[in-house]
Parts: sequence; C-alpha cells; structure tokens
Amino acid sequence: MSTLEVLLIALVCFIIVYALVLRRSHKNLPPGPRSLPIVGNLFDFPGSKHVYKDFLEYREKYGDVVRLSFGPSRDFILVFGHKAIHKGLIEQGNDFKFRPTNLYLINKLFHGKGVLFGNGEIHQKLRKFTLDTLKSFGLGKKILEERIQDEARILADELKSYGGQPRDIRKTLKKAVANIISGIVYGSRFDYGDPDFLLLIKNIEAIFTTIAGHLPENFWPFLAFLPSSKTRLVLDAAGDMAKYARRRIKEHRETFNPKNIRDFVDLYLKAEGQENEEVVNEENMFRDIIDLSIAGTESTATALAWAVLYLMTNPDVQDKCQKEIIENVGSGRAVSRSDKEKLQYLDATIKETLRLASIVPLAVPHTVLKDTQFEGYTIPKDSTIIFHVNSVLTDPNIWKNPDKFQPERFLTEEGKKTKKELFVPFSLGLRSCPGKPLATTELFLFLGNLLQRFTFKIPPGCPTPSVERVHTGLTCQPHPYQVCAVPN
Ligand code: HEM
Repeated sequence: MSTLEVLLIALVCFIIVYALVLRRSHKNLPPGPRSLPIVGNLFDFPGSKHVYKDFLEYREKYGDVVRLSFGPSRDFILVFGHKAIHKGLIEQGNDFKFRPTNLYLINKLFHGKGVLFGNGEIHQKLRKFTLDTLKSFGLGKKILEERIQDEARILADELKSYGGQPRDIRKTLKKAVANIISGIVYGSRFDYGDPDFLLLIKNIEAIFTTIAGHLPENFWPFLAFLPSSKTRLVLDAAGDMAKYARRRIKEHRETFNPKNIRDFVDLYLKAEGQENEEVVNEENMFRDIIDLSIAGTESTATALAWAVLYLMTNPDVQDKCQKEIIENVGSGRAVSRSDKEKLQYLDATIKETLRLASIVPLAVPHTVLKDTQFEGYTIPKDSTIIFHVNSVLTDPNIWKNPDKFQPERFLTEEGKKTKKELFVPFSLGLRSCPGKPLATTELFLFLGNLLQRFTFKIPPGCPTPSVERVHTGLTCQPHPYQVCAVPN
C-alpha cells in the first residue's frame, strides 16, 4: 500500500471515529438538514444578501424549531413564528435569557460583557442601571424632547440646503440620530462635518452591518484570517471606537463636578463608590457606552431611512400624515411628544415601517446554560439560538398582504391601536430592546418635524426605487436611493 493510500484510509477512519464518538448523545433534537461530520452544516449556511429569507425556507421544510450545526457540539437553533418565539422569550424567558459566550468574532468584540452580551446577575443590574440612567438623562424628560426637536431643525436646515435636488440622504439622517445618542452619553452634539464624528459613524456602521450570530467566523475562527473575511475591518473599527470612548471618559473625569451632572458618563462617575462596585466601574461604563452607541445609532437611523423611502413611494400615505400634522399642529410650532395622541396616522406609519422593513430581522443570539426542553425538543446546552423576529412581522396569518405598506392595519375603524402583542420589532422578554422608548420617540419627532417642512419625492424622470431589503449584519438596509426633499 502506498503512503498516500495509508493516509487516505487513516483520514476516513478518523472522520468516522470522530463522527461516531463525538456525535451528540442527545435524543430528540429539533429537525434540520443533514449535517456532515466535522463541518456540520457549514455548506448549508446561506451566504446571500437575504439570510433571514433563506432561513424561512428551513421553516417551511422542518417547522418552527430547526437545528443546524457547525460541527460537533456547535448547535445552531432557529425559532420561528409568534407561538414558539413567545414561548421561548416569555414563558421560558428565564431559560433563554442568556447570550452565547462561545462565538469567536462576537466575543472578540464584546468580551461577554456589557448590556448587549453580558450575562447573569451583573448583566441584570447593569441593564437596570443603564435604563435608570437613560431615564434620568433622556427618556421621558423634556430635555430629550428639546434635544431631538433641535436636531430635527438642524437636519431640516441641512436638507433645505440641498435645494430640493436629488440626494442620498441616508448618511445625513444617520448623523442626526448619532447626535441624539452622543448628547445623552457625552452631553454634546457634533457638527455634521466633524472628522471625529464621521469616523465614529463609519465605525458603528462597519460593526453593525457586519456582525451577526450566523457568521461562520464565529464557529470557525480560522475563517476570520481569510482575505475575504471582514473581521479585520470590524476589529479595527472597534479599536477606534474604544480609543475615542476612553478619551471622552478621561475628559469627563478631569472636568467632573458632582453638582453639575451633564450626561450619562457623569451619572456613572457620580455612582462610582456609591453603587455596587461590580456593576458601576470604569470597564462597565466603557462597555455600556460602546453598546449604546452601536445599538442606538444604526438601527434607528436605518428605520428613518426606510420611513423616507416608504413615504416617497407611497405619496398617499405621506399626504395623509402631512394633513394630520397641519390639522393638529399647524406649521407655526414644532411637533412635540404631547401631539402623539392626535397624530395616530403618523404613529401607525412608523409602526408599519418597523414591521415591513424588519430592521433587525433576527434577534441578537440567545443561548441556554443547560439542556432545555422546548416545544417537544431538547435544545442542547450552549446552542446559539436565533429568534426569527421577521417571521412574526411578515406572517400572512397575522398580517393581511404582509408585503404591502399599509399603516391602516394598525388602526381599527375607531382609530384605536391594535395587534400590540404581535408587533415585535424590538423582540420580547428579558433581553428585549431597552432602547425602544428612545427609538420610537426619535422616529416620531424626526419624522413629524420633517414632514411638517418637506415632501419626499422620487427624483423626476427616475424609476420608482426598490424597496427590497438587503440583510447585512444585524440589519435589513434599503438599497441606496436618491430622494428630493422638496420644501412645503
Ligand atoms: C428602530 C430601532 C431599534 C430596533 C428595531 C431595535 C431592535 C432590537 C432587537 C430586535 C434587539 C434584540 C433583542 C433580543 O435579543 O431578544 C435589541 C437589543 C438591544 N437594543 Fe435595540 N433596537 C432599536 C434601537 C435601539 C436603541 C435606540 C438603543 C439604545 C439606546 C438600543 C439598545 C439595545 C440594547 C442595549 C440591546 C441588548 C439588550 C440586552 O441584551 O439586554 N436599541 N434591539
């Protein structure tokens, strides 16, 4: 026998033994496509721009709970539909409330800490501390409303300077949203041309539109070193963001005055030494700032970009929103939060945008810390679990004509709000989005104030822009589009 033959036989034996010895002993795993020894379902993972859609095909074949694997011991579970998602995140919320710490790329970025990827008691306390701090410096306060109204004015002036000419305004919208988070966290806004600001936005975009639980690099670290991997780009972006955050924290320490609390960082500094040291410390403050900047900018800015696209492609909806604003607010003062009860159609338009665009189509990965019984199956300990939020938002059994943009679906004949429990763009349960009140307030005030001053139109002579969703990283983005913001 030649050496090559011996090697080949040894390799085949190794694969068989490896597959048999290390094969999961679990019975009753959720169904899914057949997996190969060692590589698991690596080649079944969609590499397309519609990963969330490709996952839906597995639902059709295998049901509401599907298992794929990335080799032995790396189970990847998809959960679809309102019933199963509600069961996992609410009824069994305590089992599924954890984030995985065994995903290579995500771990390199978040280190299993902070509000986004932390776990356990410290995470619970940190999340509560973050929510309380956000409340004291923003949510529900006049100061936040005024900040958003001011930013909406600056944004409107910027749009006006485009003279109604066709422009891709998505970056401009992002700057306005990024300034709100910056105001809450650091107490100051940036000029739209500030190089530090442009770099910050570029870095946030690089991270948010790349990372995802389903990236093969998370399971096969060697893939991160291939030239085609975006790992280097993301890690460099995170490094830049870290440097910037550390600099701002240092500046705050040097100018800190406990009698003049300016922002989120100051509140943290004030709590140091007074609150539980495990929760309030420099490292957690740093991670919190990074998490809020990443999670709070790209998602809301993307929602705003979708809203403009849907309004320009549905002029009748835009017209109804504007009539409602003129009748109830007029043009002499800014739209404020207290107008929300009267501006029901605008509110429904925002909800419909969040539903149809499905900004974050797959929740941030969850995990279970022990083998867990769920919907008749065993979910193995340490699985990566993806709750497919989009499967609820576009379910034809819940929403008639789910692919149509119809704000009316959120209004009954009496104009009352409906379908509350089935509307899940911010996910559900103990890890649901803590930024929901901030995001919805921003969307309402930015859109209300922009529609008061502008009509968004398709540039003359141009075809109707595509409303196809491009799934990149954590978000569904629209294709780049040009719009004319024509002053009213
Ligand atoms: C339209 C805007 C937004 C959408 C659609 C959105 C959606 C989501 C979704 C689907 C999750 C995953 C929940 C899960 O894993 O079950 C999430 C988590 C999170 N979001 Fe948002 N979000 C938005 C805005 C914001 C804002 C403005 C902030 C910050 C101020 C924020 C901060 C976070 C954080 C910190 C988490 C992780 C929470 C945890 O793990 O405990 N988000 N978001």
